[in-house]
Amino acid sequence: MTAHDLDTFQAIEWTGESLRLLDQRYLPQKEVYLEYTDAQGLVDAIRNMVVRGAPAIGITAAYGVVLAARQRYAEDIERWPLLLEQDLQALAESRPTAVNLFWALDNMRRALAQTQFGQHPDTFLLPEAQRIHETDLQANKAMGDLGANLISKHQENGRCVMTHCNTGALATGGYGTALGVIRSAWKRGLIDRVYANETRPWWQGARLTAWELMRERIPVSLNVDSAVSHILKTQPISWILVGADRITANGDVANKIGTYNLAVQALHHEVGFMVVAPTSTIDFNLNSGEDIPIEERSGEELTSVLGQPIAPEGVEAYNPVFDVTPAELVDVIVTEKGIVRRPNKEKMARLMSKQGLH
Ligand SMILES: CSC[C@H]1O[C@H](OP(=O)(O)O)[C@H](O)[C@@H]1O
Repeated sequence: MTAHDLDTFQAIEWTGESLRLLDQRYLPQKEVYLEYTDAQGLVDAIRNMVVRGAPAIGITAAYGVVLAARQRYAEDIERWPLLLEQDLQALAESRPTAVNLFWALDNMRRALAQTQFGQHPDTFLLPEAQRIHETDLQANKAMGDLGANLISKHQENGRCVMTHCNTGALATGGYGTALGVIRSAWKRGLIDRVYANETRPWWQGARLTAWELMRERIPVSLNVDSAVSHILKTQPISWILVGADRITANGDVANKIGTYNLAVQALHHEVGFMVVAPTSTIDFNLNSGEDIPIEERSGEELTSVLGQPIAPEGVEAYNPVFDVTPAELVDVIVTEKGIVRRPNKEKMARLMSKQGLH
């Protein structure tokens, strides 16, 4: 892969027999690909963050259903749809916050319902998984254009942007959500530099976003999460761009821990706050962010770094890995169906009623 191939680079590859995943736990030191042939392997891959990022885990789960269905079909040619239920359940329990996972599984269930008695599971399930994968890439390209349209050449505050976590090709079917907008804006000559928050405790910003941007030669400065206010005050930043794991009917946004802080800081410093996510991230079944299940991960992610303890042995650690930014702090949500400025329930409903890729 060359630096410029990252535009089309994909961390998830369907081989026909298996799903190949770039193991994100080892980046940037090592580029290791793992090959999965069963759903349980993919449940573990999602849970242990071999693959991460809301759209990427949805795509992975969809292929997981295909692999599970093939296995169940080989076990029992008649009862395989019934046996598949436990695999769908296991995939749904892999991570709780990103709704794309459940959205993808619902789509796979609908494809399953179309399958006639005696038909091979590939008939409807494989095309549906491939459609989910392909439409995510298309959605990201569309959002890249729509989001870049909001960034003008002569921004009042300056030509730099800030981002949090990793929302790039690694986190999606390719190109990226917030990082896709940054890619498109860079190509159009609208930005000079990206400030990437390191994103403790899993370091998605330091390890993954910096890696993606450097490979494309987009100027990036890595900073500690606690430097944000200082940077917004002293550097020429016009926009903070983030992704999302779940957006509720009123426009509240669950995203990587620290996003809520950023939105508050953006308001104080009069910097734009842009959320970029496909409509597969919008959960219209939930009225507000208060209803979103927030994943808590092991305290060990806080108490040690690369296997080295950095806190007193036995200290209790609290590790919620997402937070919810209230809609009123969001300047604009960019989706593949269009943008919503100052989101609220009515505007979100109008957006969802539009026809689109998903
Ligand atoms: C393109 S959405 C990426 C999304 O995923 C992140 O979470 P994680 O790394 O824990 O899967 C984060 O919230 C990002 O915004």
